[in-house]
Amino acid sequence: MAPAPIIAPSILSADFASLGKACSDTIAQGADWLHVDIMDGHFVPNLTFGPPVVTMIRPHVERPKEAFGKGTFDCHMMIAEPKKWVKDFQKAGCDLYCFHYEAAFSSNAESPEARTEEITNPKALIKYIHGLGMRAGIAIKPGTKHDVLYEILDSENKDEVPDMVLVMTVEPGFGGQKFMPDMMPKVEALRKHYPELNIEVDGGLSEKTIDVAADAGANVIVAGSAVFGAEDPSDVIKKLREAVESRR
Ligand SMILES: O=C(CO)[C@@H](O)[C@H](O)COP(=O)(O)O
Repeated sequence: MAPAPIIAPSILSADFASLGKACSDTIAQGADWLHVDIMDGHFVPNLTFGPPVVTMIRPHVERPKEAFGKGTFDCHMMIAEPKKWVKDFQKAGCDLYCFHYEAAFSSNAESPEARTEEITNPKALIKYIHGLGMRAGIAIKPGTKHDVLYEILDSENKDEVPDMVLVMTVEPGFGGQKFMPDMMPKVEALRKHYPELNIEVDGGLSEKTIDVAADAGANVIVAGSAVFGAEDPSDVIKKLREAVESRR
C-alpha cells in the first residue's frame, strides 16, 4: 500500500507579520506538516529566512511524537550550500532537512565542516543529516531527471538512503506559480520503483491540480497559496487529503 497522505502547507504564502500564529492555526486546521521554504538568493532568485526565524516559530507547533508525525517541520533548502547549514537548522527545530540534488556536490563552495566530514555528494550529505537525528529529503528541479536518484535510493547503506523525494512541479523560487503536469512521469516512475517511498510534490498544487498528482502517486502534498489564500483552509486541506487517500 502506498504511504499515507501528508498535507504540508508552504508557509511562504503565510502572513509573515504573525508567522507563529499562522503556523499553529494551519496545524489546527488539519495540516500534517509545515513546509518551510528556505531560499538564499543564489540557488533561487529569492530570499526568505534562516535559522533564527525557524527557532522563533518552533514553539508555536508541538514537535512530532514520531518520525513524519504531525507538526513535522519540512525544511526545503533552496540554497547553494546545503551541507553548511545542517547543524544550524537541526538546532532551530527542523525535523526533515530536504536539500536539492543539484546543490549537493563538492563543486559548491566548501565549508570547514564539509571538509572535515567529507560531505562531497548527496549520499554523504544524507548520512550526515541522519547522524544529527533528522530525516533527510532530496529534491529535484524540473530540469533534473528522476533517474539520477536511483543510485542513491538503492544504496545498500540505509544511512545514505533519503526518507523522501521531492519532485518540484514549478521552478523553485516563488509561490503562486502554475503547476507543471509534465513532471508527473517522474512521479509515476518513482512510485513504480518505490511503492513505499514518501514522494512530495511542490508548486501549483490545489483542488484543481491534485487529481493529476495523486493519480501519478504523490503522497506528500505541498500547497501554499491554495491553503493560505483560501476562505476555508481546513476544507482545502481535507480535499487534498481525500484525493490522495482515494488512490491508496
Ligand atoms: O518551494 C516553493 C516555491 O519555490 C513552494 O513551496 C511554493 O511556496 C509553493 O507555493 P504554491 O505554488 O503552492 O503557491
